[in-house]
Amino acid sequence: MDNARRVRSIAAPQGNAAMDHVFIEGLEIEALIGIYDWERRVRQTLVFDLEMAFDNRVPAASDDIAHTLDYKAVSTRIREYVAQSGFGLVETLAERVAEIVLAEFPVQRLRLKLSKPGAVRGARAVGVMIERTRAA
Ligand SMILES: Nc1nc2c(c(=O)[nH]1)N=C([C@H](O)[C@@H](O)CO)CN2
Repeated sequence: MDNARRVRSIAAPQGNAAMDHVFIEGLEIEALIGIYDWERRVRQTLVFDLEMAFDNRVPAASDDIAHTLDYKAVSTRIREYVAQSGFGLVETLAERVAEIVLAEFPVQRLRLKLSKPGAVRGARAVGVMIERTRAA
């Protein structure tokens, strides 16, 4: 059986069934972020974790990087955007990054966690987690 037939012969998840993901964990980027005066003058480290729904059976069958959701390409694009951003709220930045990933990569649905380590005394990190789906 050729690769394409083998891929088609594996049942795809239906409805809300579990799906494959490509993930990025602990992507650290220095950025201007925050609502206080001092935060407008210094860069702070932000940490991104992403889970992106993607059918990994096709690249698994071809062993071809061109068929993947390339986590390096996604990471590079996020770094490029975040490094030049300057929002007040982590909510705004998380939303913009989610929009970019859904618009520019073959991702149907994603979960994104944006952490701001050391922003609150006594907490290892604070931040937001969002889940977004590409508009039909
Ligand atoms: N939900 C949020 N709460 C807070 C934010 C934020 O972006 N979203 N930001 C701050 C300050 O910038 C803080 O990080 C400085 O320590 C406070 N609360």
